[in-house]
Amino acid sequence: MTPQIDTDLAGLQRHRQAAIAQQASVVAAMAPRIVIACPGAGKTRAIVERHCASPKGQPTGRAVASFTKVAAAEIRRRAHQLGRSDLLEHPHAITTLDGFFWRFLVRPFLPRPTNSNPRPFRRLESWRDAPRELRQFTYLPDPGNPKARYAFDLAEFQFRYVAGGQAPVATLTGLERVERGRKQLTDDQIAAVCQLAAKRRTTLANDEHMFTGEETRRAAYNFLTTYADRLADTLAQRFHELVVDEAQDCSDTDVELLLRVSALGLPLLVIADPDQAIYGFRTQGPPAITRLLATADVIHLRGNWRSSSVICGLAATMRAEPDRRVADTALADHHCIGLPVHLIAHANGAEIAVFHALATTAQIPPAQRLILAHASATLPGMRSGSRRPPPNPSLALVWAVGILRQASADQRTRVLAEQTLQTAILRHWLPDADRAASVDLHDNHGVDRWHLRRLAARALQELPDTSTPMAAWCSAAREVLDILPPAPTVGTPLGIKLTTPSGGGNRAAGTLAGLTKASSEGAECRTDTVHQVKGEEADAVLVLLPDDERTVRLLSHWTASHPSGPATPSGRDSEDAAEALRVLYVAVTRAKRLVALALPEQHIPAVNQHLGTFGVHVETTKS
Ligand SMILES: Nc1ncnc2c1ncn2[C@@H]1O[C@H](COP(=O)(O)OP(=O)(O)OP(=O)(O)O)[C@@H](O)[C@H]1O
Repeated sequence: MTPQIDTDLAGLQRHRQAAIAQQASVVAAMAPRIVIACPGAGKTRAIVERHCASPKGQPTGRAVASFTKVAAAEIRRRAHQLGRSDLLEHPHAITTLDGFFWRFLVRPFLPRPTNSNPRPFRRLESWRDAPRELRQFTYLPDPGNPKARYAFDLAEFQFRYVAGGQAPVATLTGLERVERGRKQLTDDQIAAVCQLAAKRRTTLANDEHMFTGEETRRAAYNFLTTYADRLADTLAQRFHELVVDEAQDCSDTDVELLLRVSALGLPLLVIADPDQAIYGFRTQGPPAITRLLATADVIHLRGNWRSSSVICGLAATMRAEPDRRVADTALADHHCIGLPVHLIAHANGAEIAVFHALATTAQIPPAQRLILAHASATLPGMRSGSRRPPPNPSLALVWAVGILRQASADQRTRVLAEQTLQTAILRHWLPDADRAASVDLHDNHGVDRWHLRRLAARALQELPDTSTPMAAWCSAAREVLDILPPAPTVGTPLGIKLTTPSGGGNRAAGTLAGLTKASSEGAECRTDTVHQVKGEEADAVLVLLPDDERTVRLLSHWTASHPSGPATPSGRDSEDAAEALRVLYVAVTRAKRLVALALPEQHIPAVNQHLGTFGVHVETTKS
């Protein structure tokens, strides 16, 4: 089918001017205001412009809270360009929503350390930031058989507080439920493990004073009631508005907190694309954002500055509301590029080579390609568990170096690798590194986290190639670590030295650490989960849909809709499928020019026909 291409230049100019005028109204509007936008409409750009238009020397600042780092990074870049570093400093605050709740609603009201509990309160991004010995625990299913031991980490569980409950409920699903021999554990045993995890978490919050997002929100909720008058004063003295970006991902609790903040007199500018809500599993029932949308006048941002007309057409087929299943107007210079949507049948990984070939033909370099999946287990080269460091500390360091030297490693794995590298430096120098949290390392040894990051970057440059035999690798690594003291006060390395795992001295370090070799194109092209690339963009995107039940449900949910048909049905299964479809929507809307879907061959005819019904230019490409 011929692609629908807007070749009318005058029409394009009109659309662009209208879209620019809409963006200008977002920049200038007085809060409270709601902004609803389609993908690529320039939400991030409008937030950055609004902030950068702030006059200098104002007594109050703006808080910008987002779920992604993209807006914050853009504001930093623009402020730097404009010579306006003041836009990043007090009284402004550019942070995550969690960070905003913690800094302004929770931390000021937490009790001071006492003699009986001198630990300061701290917020953790994830349980991985807690000391290893606190977050890890062992489950012995049979007390008479101490050899049957299973190690767990709080970071592997999902937690939620149920209404009225004081303690969180833990669940263990996905790979974490079955890997490392856990498949043998019965559901009752896993339930017992989950109870242990919930108990451990409560202890960490109550006794160790460690808060993650849930504890932060619960405390914020209480303090907003108890200290409402004080908060009304302090927030008004500091800020004239709070911008909430990516608000479609607010949970019920987030919305409740924001409504309370707004009721205290801080005006909100809420920016959302309801079709991009991909954290629905945090909230059951209708999207939480619906309650916020009714609180102020709405500005719509229409027109997509990122994607081609074909990609806009593809995205429209995935929207839940029938009246929104109309393609957004493509406004980019490449709006009329004639590249179809490619459907590629799974073929033992050959589909990835096909994608690279298509991108090469379209003159899109590997660095501008993105390979995405809903779950990390679907990503190439990652099924073997190479996303986690091996338990042996020497191999963990080799793993971290290998991951950080691959451009293709996904964001979450890179963060873990960076932490692993920093931990290796600390373990080498400090006797108590495994038992202390990063805050304590600062208090007890003067370890500065920025300095530690710089050391890790230096170590990454100087540590040997991972193809080196393990024994030689370890001895060279010890020499590198020896010259990287993590604080001025520590002059001698007193920690645990790296040792060669027994029997592995002559084998390549990378092989022992479970690193897989990527092809040269694969090494330069980023692979990631969709949740990690929100707000980002790339010229070419390949989305991998695995051969599983979730894909079956997702595809039948998607292909059940018609251009003017009814909204797709509700119910728990349909909600899961609808969320999976929104994840797919976010994935394809990252693309500027080329989109390919790799899926099991048997589903291709239905998807092909479905896209044809909507008039989307589609091609089936053989692997
Ligand atoms: N007025 C404009 N003129 C030219 N390019 C623009 C304009 N507005 C946005 N863009 C470009 O369009 C792309 C998408 O913009 P942006 O990332 O701000 O959109 P978004 O609404 O935040 O997208 P999403 O929600 O899908 O992540 C970017 O490359 C941006 O530079």
